[in-house]
Amino acid sequence: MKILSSDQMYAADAATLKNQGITSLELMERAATLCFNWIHEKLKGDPRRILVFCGVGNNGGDGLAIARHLIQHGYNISCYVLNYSEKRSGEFLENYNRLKEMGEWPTMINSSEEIPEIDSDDLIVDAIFGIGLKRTVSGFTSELIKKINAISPFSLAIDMPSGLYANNPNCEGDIILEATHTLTFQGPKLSFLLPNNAPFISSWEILNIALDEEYLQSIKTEYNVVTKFLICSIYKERDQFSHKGTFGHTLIIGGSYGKIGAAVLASRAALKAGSGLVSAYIPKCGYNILQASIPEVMVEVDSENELHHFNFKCNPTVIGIGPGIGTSEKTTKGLINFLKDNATPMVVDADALNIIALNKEFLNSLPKNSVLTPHPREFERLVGGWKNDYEKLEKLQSFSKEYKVIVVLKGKYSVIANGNQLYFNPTGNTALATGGSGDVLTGIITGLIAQGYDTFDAAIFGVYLHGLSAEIGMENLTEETFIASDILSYLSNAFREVKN
Ligand SMILES: NC(=O)C1=CN([C@@H]2O[C@H](COP(=O)(O)OP(=O)(O)OC[C@H]3O[C@@H](n4cnc5c(N)ncnc54)[C@H](OP(=O)(O)O)[C@@H]3O)[C@@H](O)[C@H]2O)[C@@H](O)CC1
Ligand SMILES: Nc1ncnc2c1ncn2[C@@H]1O[C@H](COP(=O)(O)OP(=O)(O)O)[C@@H](O)[C@H]1O
Ligand SMILES: [K+]
Repeated sequence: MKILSSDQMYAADAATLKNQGITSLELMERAATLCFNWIHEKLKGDPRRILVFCGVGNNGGDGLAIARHLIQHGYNISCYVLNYSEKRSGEFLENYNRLKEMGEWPTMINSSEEIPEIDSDDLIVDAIFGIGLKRTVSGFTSELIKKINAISPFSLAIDMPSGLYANNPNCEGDIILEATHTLTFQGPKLSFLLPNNAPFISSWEILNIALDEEYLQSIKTEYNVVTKFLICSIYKERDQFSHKGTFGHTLIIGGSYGKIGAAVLASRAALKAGSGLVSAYIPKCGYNILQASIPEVMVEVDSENELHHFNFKCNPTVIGIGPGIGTSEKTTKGLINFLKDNATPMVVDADALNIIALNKEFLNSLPKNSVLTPHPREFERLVGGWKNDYEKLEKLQSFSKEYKVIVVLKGKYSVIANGNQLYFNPTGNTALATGGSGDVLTGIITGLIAQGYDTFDAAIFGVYLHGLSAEIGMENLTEETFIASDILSYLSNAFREVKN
């Protein structure tokens, strides 16, 4: 699914009016009716007080139309217009007149003194600003937002939490509604997916206002959300005559004394993701541990307690490298020497990334289309810091382009980058915030590449399956009790969801 900027949304709105032969007012009515239906379904006639706050643009127009439906269905509502500007959009005025004709005059707010009392049991509908916000919110409008944030009633944002920009960084200190839930039209805005905005956009859902499909298809964007539809198109059915050789040979290079578990988790994950064969190359001290915990994996060993020589004998299709290796001098030297000669595609994680970050010249030695899976701290070590989440995305794009690698920047919405193309993954939950879950991801992506998935597809598919397993796991476990090896207990269910 494409993530559209405000300008692209306006263009898609315009194309929809033309191609569907409808007016802007009708499109607004479509949007507002979906919002009303959502509220009505949840409240089912609940007599609680609903305060609808409207701006004077089209987001305000939505608010007025929602207020009209709520009044018609007997809800206990008070409707306010924030009179921050003389300007009014045409659709705002039309909806204002419709309310007036019903004998319902919205209350104008012209100053901070006119902001009404708000109770924590009220439902707030925020229709002040949507995608048209261009500058910092100030004056009594920002006072109102501050007041709502302080009292913290249930606030339902229409299209966007007011004060948040759709696709640009906000300024330090901007006042933004900390919305309880957001109903957004057509698709998520880029700002919803960025960690700095977490306080404002804790949960959101899409209302499909049926914009012109053909026009949407034609829009070019660098920003996308991974969907089940995309994943189903990536998934490859297995040929019935295939054998273990068909599905490749994964080599996991990982572990050090005290961190052999990282290699165990990654190796098991590669197997469970469907790699035909899996070998592990680990320090000698991990030999018995690995053989005893996963008999299906073949093991080759390096020196006693840490990796040093990197002189394995097997001939893998793909290598997953880094989980648990540490950053000792010997391992650093060994890894650097190994990188100089290695041409086998790799998935590079954890301390392998940290070692490369201190020896950046070796980034150029990575085989093309290798996958790097940093969490934000590891990414920071590779590229230096960033001013804000938008700059972080730019750095992600240029890094991926410069070194011709796929980068998975892990987080709540992990971002998979292939040059300028960014895919945000929607699956997963805080159950994954547990030691070892990154090692499992490395194993899954490596195992998918081994069996023939294109590297970018494998990264997208692997991240999606990893998150989906954690979601399915919540049917039996909780976010607290779920641990990294549980991801693999639910991986079959995740695959099954994709195959169905
Ligand atoms: N057919 C459609 O297009 C559909 C649109 N839909 C809805 O329209 C929304 C977009 O509407 P929009 O473009 O009117 O922008 P909106 O978010 O209401 O804000 C603009 C107003 O705010 C003003 N303003 C801006 N910044 C300001 C500030 N800091 N302080 C004070 N004022 C400020 C700005 O004034 P100006 O900058 O022009 O001076 C203008 O008056 C969209 O999110 C969705 O909800 C849906 O109904 C689906 C169909
Ligand atoms: N709140 C969250 N929501 C979704 N996914 C998460 C969340 N927290 C962590 N994850 C995922 O869990 C994994 C953690 O990886 P990483 O930080 O490398 O862990 P470790 O080093 O312990 O193995 C990543 O794939 C990340 O996207
Ligand atoms: K809003």
